[in-house]
Amino acid sequence: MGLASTLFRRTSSTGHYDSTWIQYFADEKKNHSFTMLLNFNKSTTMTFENNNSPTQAAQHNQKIDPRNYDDLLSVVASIREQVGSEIAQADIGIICGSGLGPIGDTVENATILPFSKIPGFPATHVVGHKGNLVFGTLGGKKVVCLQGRFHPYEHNMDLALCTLPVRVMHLLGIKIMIVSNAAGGINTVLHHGDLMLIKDHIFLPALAGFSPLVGCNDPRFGARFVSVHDAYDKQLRQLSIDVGRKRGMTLYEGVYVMSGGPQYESPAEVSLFKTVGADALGMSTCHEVTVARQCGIKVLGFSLITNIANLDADQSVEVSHEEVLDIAKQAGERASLFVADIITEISL
Ligand SMILES: O=P(O)(O)O[C@H]1O[C@H](CO)[C@@H](O)[C@H]1O
Ligand code: HPA
Repeated sequence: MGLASTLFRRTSSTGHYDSTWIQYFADEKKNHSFTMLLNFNKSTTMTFENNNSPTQAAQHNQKIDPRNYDDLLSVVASIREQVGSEIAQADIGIICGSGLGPIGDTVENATILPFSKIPGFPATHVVGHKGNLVFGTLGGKKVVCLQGRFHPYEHNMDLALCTLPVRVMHLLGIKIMIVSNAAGGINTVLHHGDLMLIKDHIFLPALAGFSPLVGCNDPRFGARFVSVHDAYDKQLRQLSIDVGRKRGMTLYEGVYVMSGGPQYESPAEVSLFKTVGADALGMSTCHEVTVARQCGIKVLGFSLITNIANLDADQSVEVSHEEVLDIAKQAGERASLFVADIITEISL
């Protein structure tokens, strides 16, 4: 506890902390260097500034098969045990990509569980993805927020593993999933900082056999053959357009294409995507949406345009994750407030 006490600052006289959490932080500090800010307000919200050390080790030994329903029930049981059954339930799940990171920090009455404490959850390696499960309320609804996602390129294209959190959120009770990503704009109407409502997607890895639904299918999760004709819920899209209009926001609707990454796409590849009807591109989201639809979860998706994808090799510019994070930082807060407004308007 001595080490821990040098790691936090109590910012409110009404704040309190749980000794097991602080012990956990202290253990982490022994092995890795990371920045931490504990912010104690009246609901005892704790915020990690960076919880994604590449060397972060899981705090459990349990082997989990992400396709096995019973294994996932045990993951959910562990979450309930750690945060309490009352807290470990939600109606709306939110996946924060590099774009909507700030929304996780606005969850009220937040209870935060680091991924490293959840059996079967791998570590997040991508800067900008904190690696926490956050339970609480937003816009008067019970939400669970994934602060950080698993990209297939980080996990040897193991898409079932990368969608484990979606199945876990399903078992925690969510009926609606709001998914967000940072994306490169292909359609010329899109500019840095714009928000694109996802109308449909092109799941490129799945077309080449990398689908989370490949392999053994437990019917308790849903059908073997899933129809994704209506992946992005029409009513939720309309609601978003209405809320956007009230806020005077320009909201584009378009098609998101997921490439495998992690290299950014060449101009010829971007031209190919443009030809087949894509408006924005990234390296995530489609695998999560596919699994959500198998479970019967309604989906609303947003792309925050962080860069303009290159279409011509003679006029191309370098794309960097720093640029992506920089624009996401500038526009993410506004986008997060907008999504919170939408959640307020959703009727369950
Ligand atoms: O999709 P999110 O997680 O927002 O991240 C996007 O940003 C990263 C590239 O800069 C890629 O991981 C891409 O998918
Ligand atoms: N390509 C792929 N993924 C991305 C991009 C991009 O241009 N921008 C943000 N994520």
